[in-house]
Amino acid sequence: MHAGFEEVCAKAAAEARNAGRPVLALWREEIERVEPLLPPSPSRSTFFWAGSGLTLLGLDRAATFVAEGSNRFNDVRRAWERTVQDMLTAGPGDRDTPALVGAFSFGDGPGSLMWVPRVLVAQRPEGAATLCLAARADPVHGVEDDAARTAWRAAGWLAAGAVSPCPPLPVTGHVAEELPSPREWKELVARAVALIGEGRFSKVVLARRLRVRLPYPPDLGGLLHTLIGAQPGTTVFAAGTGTRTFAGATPERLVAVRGGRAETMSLAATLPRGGTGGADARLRDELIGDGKSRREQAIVTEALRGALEQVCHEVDVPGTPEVLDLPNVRHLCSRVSGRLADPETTGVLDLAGLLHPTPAVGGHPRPEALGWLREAEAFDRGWYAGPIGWVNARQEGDFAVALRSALLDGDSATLFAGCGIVAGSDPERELAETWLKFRPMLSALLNDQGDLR
Ligand SMILES: C=C(O[C@H]1C=CC=C(C(=O)O)[C@@H]1O)C(=O)O
Repeated sequence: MHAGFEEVCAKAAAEARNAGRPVLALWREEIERVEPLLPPSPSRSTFFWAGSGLTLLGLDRAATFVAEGSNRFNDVRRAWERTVQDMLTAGPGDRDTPALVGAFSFGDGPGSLMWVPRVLVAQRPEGAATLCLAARADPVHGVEDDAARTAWRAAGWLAAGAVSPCPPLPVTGHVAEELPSPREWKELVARAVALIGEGRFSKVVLARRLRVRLPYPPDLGGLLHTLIGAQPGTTVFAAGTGTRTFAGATPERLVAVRGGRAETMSLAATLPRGGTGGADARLRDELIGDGKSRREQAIVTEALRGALEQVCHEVDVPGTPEVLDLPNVRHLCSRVSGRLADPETTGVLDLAGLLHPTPAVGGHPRPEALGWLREAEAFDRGWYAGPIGWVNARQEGDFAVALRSALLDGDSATLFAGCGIVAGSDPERELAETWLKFRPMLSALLNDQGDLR
């Protein structure tokens, strides 16, 4: 691996000098599977994704794309396109594997960050893994990091990642703080319902946080391993740039683009799972037959249809939603897809920019709902409810909506949960729903392997 990677790095350095601009060098090859593929601790700049049949682990950064404002998706898309045009790729591995990873902030403020990891491993449930090594060559200084060192470090990290995470330790003495308080948050829900009654908007998704102090900083690899086991049907993710890491297990896909098709998901309305077969079946019927839940989800479906129709032919929208079962909750879900009218110019980042924020996390109509949220919610969501995912060199990729998540910072974790508020929403029930949505991450952090229902 070293010789091939060093060769492409040397070529990139020469190209960068000639062209007077940076050039990215990428080396790809098949390697043996890494089981389990998890970030080594202590974690450095990390990206992790396990969902839709793909596991990705990215370490360190070879190139970084920072963006903010309402044009942030487009800005990253253009910068990535320019990088791909100049990029030198070598090695026998699959060239369509992900290369760019990261997360966009929910709002227009700073914080959106996509990057090309120095070391990226991609593996599907069957077959070999692909290892991708990347280096950025600068016109003046050449390749920033020694290529051979990166390759050696990759081997070391992979060996560390393959070690099974330590078994969960019992957690005692944690302290939790709800932000805002339950009373204040219920008042906000009541205010949102009143504004819906006045016709200001038809839906708004109001979030809150739970801050937990743990007796020691959680082990990221162990936490992700637990979430993968406990939350089937979700995408488990982590993105971090040092000591602070954002991680979660989300059931919601924002958009995937592959082979000229775009796939998105309308996910909304929540009920808990029942403790017995009979109770569970009754709750299922209640969800699918409940007019308020159906309206709440239909708002999302119609917004997705409208967005896809701008860039797709043949938009498929199922007539009735399905029920998506998760270990402790269930939602209404419609999988909406379409054939891209112009796959050459419309990539996954364009779609993410068009769709985000859907009414599953923002509201409807978007400007009115977001305008009120900015005043009422009074905290920066950061990456919570924003798009997180990956892109390849053909502008294909997959983005999830970063729900059921927490920002981990040393021994503190800030968990996020939001609820779609529509006409008829009851503040007490919405509050209880936020606890259902905190539960998966809370259980993983507190090593509570018990019944999640
Ligand atoms: C905003 C969240 O969930 C969304 C996705 C599914 C169901 C939702 C709901 O029932 O309100 C939310 O729209 C969250 O988990 O923080």
